[in-house]
Amino acid sequence: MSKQYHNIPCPNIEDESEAEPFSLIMTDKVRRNLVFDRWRNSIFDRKELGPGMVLFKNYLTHMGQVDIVNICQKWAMGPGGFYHPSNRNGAKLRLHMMCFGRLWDPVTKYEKSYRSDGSAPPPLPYEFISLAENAIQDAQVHGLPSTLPDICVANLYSIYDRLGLHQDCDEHVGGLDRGLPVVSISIGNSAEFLYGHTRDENTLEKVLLESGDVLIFGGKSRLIFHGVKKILSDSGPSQLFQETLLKGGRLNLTLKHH
Ligand SMILES: O=C(O)CCC(=O)C(=O)O
Ligand SMILES: [Fe+2]
Repeated sequence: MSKQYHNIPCPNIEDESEAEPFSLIMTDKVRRNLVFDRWRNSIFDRKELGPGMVLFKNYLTHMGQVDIVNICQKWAMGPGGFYHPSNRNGAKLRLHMMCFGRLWDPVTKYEKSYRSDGSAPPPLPYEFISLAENAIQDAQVHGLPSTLPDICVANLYSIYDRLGLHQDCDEHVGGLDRGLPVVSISIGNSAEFLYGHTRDENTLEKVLLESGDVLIFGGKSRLIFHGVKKILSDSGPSQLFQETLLKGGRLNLTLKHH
């Protein structure tokens, strides 16, 4: 029996490949990688901070950083946008926050799909997924599993803000046990970032996270204690602030699989 295309019988097909469906536009994967080429610097430094913990210095291009600020700004003021979260005791955190992909909040954790005002988080931009996927691949740490994030928590810090020492431990136990990595992106002013395997102040290490840096912590460091001690004023790239009009602080994206 002859084949049919668009319900029109096509007798005598000589070359099967000519009849294969062919898309006019790029596949999702190619599209993701294309965006990523625009976002990743061809040269960046790598610092091993611990087992499963890698810091890429100057990983993101200027264009990538501008794109990220603009993507966040697109959703910032709408439903599900930035708000001023509280902790369990009712005290306000010293930062503003919003989520992409799914909801996480310091009090309700992952329990709710909607915020108290009824809003849901905007979708996780595919560029963010691509960034996390590629950064984990670049880390090439032995035994660090690859993962596709389904949540991004965006924090906006003024120069007076900070974040106390904590663990990112609300995700599924299975993923935590496997050490599925967290990818953390820094944009704007620099942050003094503290981290350590215990809460003990004396054992904490300090590292500067600058605009364009990407920090990965997974594997044995997945449950590392960490926090932001200080934002350094006027320490970010002036061109970024001029182009994006980002309000003087620091933007951090934390991507992970819930
Ligand atoms: O801003 C940062 O560098 C860290 C953010 C963080 O640890 C978090 O949101 O859980
Ligand atoms: Fe964290």
